[in-house]
Amino acid sequence: MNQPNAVVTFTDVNQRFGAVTAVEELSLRIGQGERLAILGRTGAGKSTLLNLLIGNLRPTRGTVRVDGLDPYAQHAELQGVIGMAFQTPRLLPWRTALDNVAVGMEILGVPQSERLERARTWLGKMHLADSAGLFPSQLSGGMRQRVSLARAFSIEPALVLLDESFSALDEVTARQLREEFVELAEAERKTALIVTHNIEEAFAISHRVLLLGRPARILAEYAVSDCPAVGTTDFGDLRRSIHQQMVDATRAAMA
Ligand SMILES: Nc1ncnc2c1ncn2[C@@H]1O[C@H](COP(=O)(O)OP(=O)(O)OP(=O)(O)O)[C@@H](O)[C@H]1O
Repeated sequence: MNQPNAVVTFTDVNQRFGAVTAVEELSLRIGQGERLAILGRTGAGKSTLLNLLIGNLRPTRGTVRVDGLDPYAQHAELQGVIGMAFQTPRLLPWRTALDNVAVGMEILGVPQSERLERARTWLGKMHLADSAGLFPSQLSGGMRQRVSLARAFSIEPALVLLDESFSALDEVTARQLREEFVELAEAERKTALIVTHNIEEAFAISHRVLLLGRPARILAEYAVSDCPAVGTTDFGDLRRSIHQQMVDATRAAMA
């Protein structure tokens, strides 16, 4: 079941927390260069899936692999394999934008001159070349999130994870950052997993969308080519149908 070109595989994964089943019989794979969005309402188990991927949790049953490695048992080998950007940018306030980008490479032991050069390159790609010397408090929310994305990409990871990375931004900024993310991901042929509760976002930045029920199991899967109006804010019937499935799954889980 571990296909050779898959960067991520979940095979029959169950995750229980005491009496709570957070993930139920979940199998998925993300191929090299693919961007997969996981869409689900609150409590659907999205964070649990991320925690399984980064090795914070060992699955109760089943297997998780990232680049062929077990993230729980081989945590150290996976350092540098995953780049992550969160809902809040998590920047160090006492470091400049440049040094905040460099911090990921610093942890991985990249020599100083190389990491500063790479940090500059990535800030440039995120249109922040002129802001390299500014501190987080001097940056807008969108700029901070750009620094966070530059940090995630600069370690040259095999897999980029976005966890609600654009949901704290105003819609105009969020849309711009989504476009920039897609451009970078395409240019680098990056494999990515995008966790979001935003239907438009899921379709705008991925190749494939998995709709999660509660507990996390796949309710539906969409190729983005199924979506008739990617890039607009209204997909009409498809959007309504996905929304209804999310509502029904949440109600069923709470019943
Ligand atoms: N460490 C834990 N201990 C006990 N229960 C947990 C733990 N982590 C998650 N859960 C439960 O597992 C289920 C899934 O939670 P999870 O946080 O993964 O959902 P989510 O989709 O990320 O939600 P949100 O969008 O609100 O962040 C919930 O019922 C939650 O209460």
